[in-house]
Amino acid sequence: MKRIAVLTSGGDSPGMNAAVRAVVRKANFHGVEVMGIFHGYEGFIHGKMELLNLGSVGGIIQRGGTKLFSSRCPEFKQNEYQLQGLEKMKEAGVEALVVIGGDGSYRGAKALTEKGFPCVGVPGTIDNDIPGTEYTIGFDTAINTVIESIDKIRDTATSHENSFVVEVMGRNAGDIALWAGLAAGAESVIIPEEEYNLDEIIARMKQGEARGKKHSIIIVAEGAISANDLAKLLKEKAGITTRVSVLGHIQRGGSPTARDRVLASRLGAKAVEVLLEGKSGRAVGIKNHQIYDYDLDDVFNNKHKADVSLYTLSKELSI
Ligand SMILES: Nc1ncnc2c1ncn2[C@@H]1O[C@H](COP(=O)(O)OP(=O)(O)OP(=O)(O)O)[C@@H](O)[C@H]1O
Ligand SMILES: O=P(O)(O)OC[C@H]1O[C@](O)(CO)[C@@H](O)[C@@H]1O
Ligand SMILES: [Mg+2]
Repeated sequence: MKRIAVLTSGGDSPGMNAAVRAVVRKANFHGVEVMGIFHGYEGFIHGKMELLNLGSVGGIIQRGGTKLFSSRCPEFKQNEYQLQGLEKMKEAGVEALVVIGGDGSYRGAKALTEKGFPCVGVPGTIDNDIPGTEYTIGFDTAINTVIESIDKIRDTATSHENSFVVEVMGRNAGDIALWAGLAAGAESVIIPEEEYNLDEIIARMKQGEARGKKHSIIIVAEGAISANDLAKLLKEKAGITTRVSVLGHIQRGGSPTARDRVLASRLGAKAVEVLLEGKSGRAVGIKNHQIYDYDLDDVFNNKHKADVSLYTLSKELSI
């Protein structure tokens, strides 16, 4: 194998740059060239790419976002655009592709693999929702951003004796809400994977109040209910007034934590190894501290599960 390509796709995540750097440097170490494709699958379709070398990925390990830019490119679901992109790769002598992104991006990798073009998926998403890997690149940074924000919210909540509903990202997955909830000591956490009980949330708030607690923080994952809707329900059902804070895209930015940089470096390098071993249609992940590769189909045939024990523990510790 003489030349491969790398792209970042879907929502960006802190550590994507570190993963790109690892792909380029590991490949170069083995004498393989790497083309960086810009704007995810959009760039793949139009052949927007340039040769990356050791120097061009210097100074990015600490930067959030992605040097290669990202996109959501709905056209790429269509056969004709995939074929158009493959033609561009052929013209540029690109023999294989590393896709850094979330579950949607992996579907693009799968489609290309089925057309005989070797692909490996690297989990880059703050959502931590890719089956087969315990952690995705960017998740650790995102939850640290969230707890930093919630700590600040708690300062003002305590001073003014106000309760807050804080909305965090996670369309289908509650990992950000769950981990941040436990780490920031939120009084209640609502995630898409578990049915929530409004009466129980109200009872927990009242229970806190009864022992002199003048504020509560409730974290909701956006995929479960919006913070504004929950605030309305609390008002209507129990007369409880809350302030609402929607953290939004701040969660996707920032310099990656050490954990994300190390994970990205290990996974990016592993993806190159997998391609050099002649494998295709694989994903790389981490399980029990070990980096490994597995069939891309395992991502689609399994559903990401939230760790319900964290949910239970969070309830036990924050009353
Ligand atoms: N079924 C599919 N076939 C081919 N390409 C796809 C498919 N689904 C998604 N893609 C491509 O992957 C891109 C990214 O997917 P998506 O928007 O779901 O984000 P993601 O990779 O899951 O990341 P995140 O959820 O973290 O934002 C899409 O815009 C599209 O270009
Ligand atoms: O605003 P955008 O770019 O569509 O992204 C929002 C979505 O992307 C994610 O952050 C994942 O990257 C989701 O949690 C969120 O719903
Ligand atoms: Mg996704």
